[in-house]
Amino acid sequence: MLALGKLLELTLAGREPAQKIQLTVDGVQMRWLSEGALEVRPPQALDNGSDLLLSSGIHGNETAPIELLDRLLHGIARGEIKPRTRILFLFGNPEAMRRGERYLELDVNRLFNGRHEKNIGPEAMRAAELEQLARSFFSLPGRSRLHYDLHTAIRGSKIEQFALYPWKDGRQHSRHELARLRAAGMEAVLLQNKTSITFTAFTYEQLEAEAFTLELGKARPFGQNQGVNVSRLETRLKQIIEGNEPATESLDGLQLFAVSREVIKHSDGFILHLPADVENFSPLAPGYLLAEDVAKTRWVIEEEGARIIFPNPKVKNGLRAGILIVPTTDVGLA
Ligand SMILES: O=C(O)CCC(=O)N[C@@H](CCC(=O)O)C(=O)O
Ligand SMILES: [Zn+2]
Repeated sequence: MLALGKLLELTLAGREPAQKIQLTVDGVQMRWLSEGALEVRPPQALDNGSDLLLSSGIHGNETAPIELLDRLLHGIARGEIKPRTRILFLFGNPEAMRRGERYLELDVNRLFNGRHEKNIGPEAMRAAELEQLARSFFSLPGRSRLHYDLHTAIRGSKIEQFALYPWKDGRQHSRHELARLRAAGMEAVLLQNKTSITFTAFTYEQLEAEAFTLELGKARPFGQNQGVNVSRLETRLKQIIEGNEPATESLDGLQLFAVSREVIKHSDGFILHLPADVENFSPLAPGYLLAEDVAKTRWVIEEEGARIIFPNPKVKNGLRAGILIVPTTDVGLA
């Protein structure tokens, strides 16, 4: 296998490759760009005009998505997967990956769309670098642009695999992309309705990519991901990469949700009234007191059909401590 196929090993060892550019037997070019960043280019005659950004390790302890990208890269480097798309592979937070932690000082996935400029430290610098790598990758005109940012969650979930779809004023969510996600095994999609500071919000809002955060199961250390079944996603990604994806427009079995409210933690006095082991998508009944904060702020459930995802009272003040979601329909998809 080409040495550049071992991007994960290089990244975990904190090493630069001796050779920055390599060609597979089929003439696919692999180019190391910087730590945890590698571009794959098919031979020009085979290029189908699609650009695909695959990122993982934005949270360093979410290893199943890192292992999935590692397998895809090995397949390409060995000539077993034959790309017809340009691909940018990114491991988001190498130092956190090496330490097996979500982040060191700052959550990288809260530092996009300008937020890194208001912060200092290695993670702010990395977010700026990731924005630059993505901007440069998606700068070629006339090509389709797709970004999947792969994650696993802190807690268990009543719906194991789901996607979050960013929002931009004047842009409609795509039915075609949702069908593609369904075919990749996603069981639900959360349609956002405001701008955000995540990586996919950046590529969606500023780089005109179709962009999704994918949640694939519960976060576990390297080598312990037998319970995270990414086989449908892996098959679909290979098909996208090789340009032989079966056509589908079916949303059958896909549950759609909209954000009702984001619960923001304002102070150290924030209290979340949920058990520590509560699962994502747990239903909450109207009248339930969900959270309390400084100045007698109370979060009481008003919505019918409300559910909670990503509840986390330990986030820094000013950040999202959970999302209240409600079921929605496919009306409004483009
Ligand atoms: O389990 C959790 O609480 C967080 C899992 C995770 O890392 N989720 C992403 C979602 C990003 C998005 O909103 O698109 C995150 O919180 O960064
Ligand atoms: Zn994550």
